[in-house]
Amino acid sequence: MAPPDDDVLWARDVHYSHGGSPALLGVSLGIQESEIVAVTGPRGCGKTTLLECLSGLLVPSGGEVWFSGMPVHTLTATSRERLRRDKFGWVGDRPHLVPELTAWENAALPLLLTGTGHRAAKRAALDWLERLDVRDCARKRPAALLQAQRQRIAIARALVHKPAVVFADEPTAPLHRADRAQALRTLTSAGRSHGITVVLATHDPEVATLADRTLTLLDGREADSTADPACSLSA
Ligand SMILES: Nc1ncnc2c1ncn2[C@@H]1O[C@H](COP(=O)(O)OP(=O)(O)OP(=O)(O)O)[C@@H](O)[C@H]1O
Repeated sequence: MAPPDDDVLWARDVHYSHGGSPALLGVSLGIQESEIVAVTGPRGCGKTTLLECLSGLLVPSGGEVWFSGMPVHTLTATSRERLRRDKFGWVGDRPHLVPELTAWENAALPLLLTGTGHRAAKRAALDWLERLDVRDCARKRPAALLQAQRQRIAIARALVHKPAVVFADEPTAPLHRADRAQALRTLTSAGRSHGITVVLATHDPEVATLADRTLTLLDGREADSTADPACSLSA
């Protein structure tokens, strides 16, 4: 079956097992361009595994994953790596920055790796650091920064190349409560203003309220799906 034209991400009957232990037991979904979708559910229900399958980090053991008409589940490892680098951004629950690079160099990496000139890459990185309120950290290396500052830099890195999709797996986990709203707003409003689709795994119901739609997983299966058309976000 081919995915609908207007779905940027589409998955059908996705199964995945970690070394024989089942994590996804047939998840199907369609996500449209610019949509912000929260994937929620209790610990261990398969949120991270689903994001990893959708982003091509893992290849499902069964089912299909399509991105913009491209069958991700059939791509070679090299093509999936290129797809992730060029079209996707990833924010994890811990900021994995390159320790030898400064904050702005870390944020600019996706641009530098795809051949954008040094000056333009720096300008774009500084722009995102500014929006995330860590512009004054630009010249510091990760070891000199707080975990919350590092996470903001990781968010800037996920957005800097204006990817088609940002996958965010518990992105506010390392942030203090007061910092969470701003980081999330930046992520979601960047999604809306740049037409970036955001897939957000969280078990925080407050975070999920920022999404257009929630997909709830339970034991590797979809438990419920709700739409919230009244939800709106502004920068
Ligand atoms: N690398 C792994 N090796 C073995 N089992 C794994 C591995 N990663 C995940 N699992 C198992 O797969 C299931 C789904 O895990 P997953 O991390 O996708 O869930 P999650 O909803 O993201 O959990 P959490 O909210 O704790 O991050 C769980 O039972 C987990 O223990």
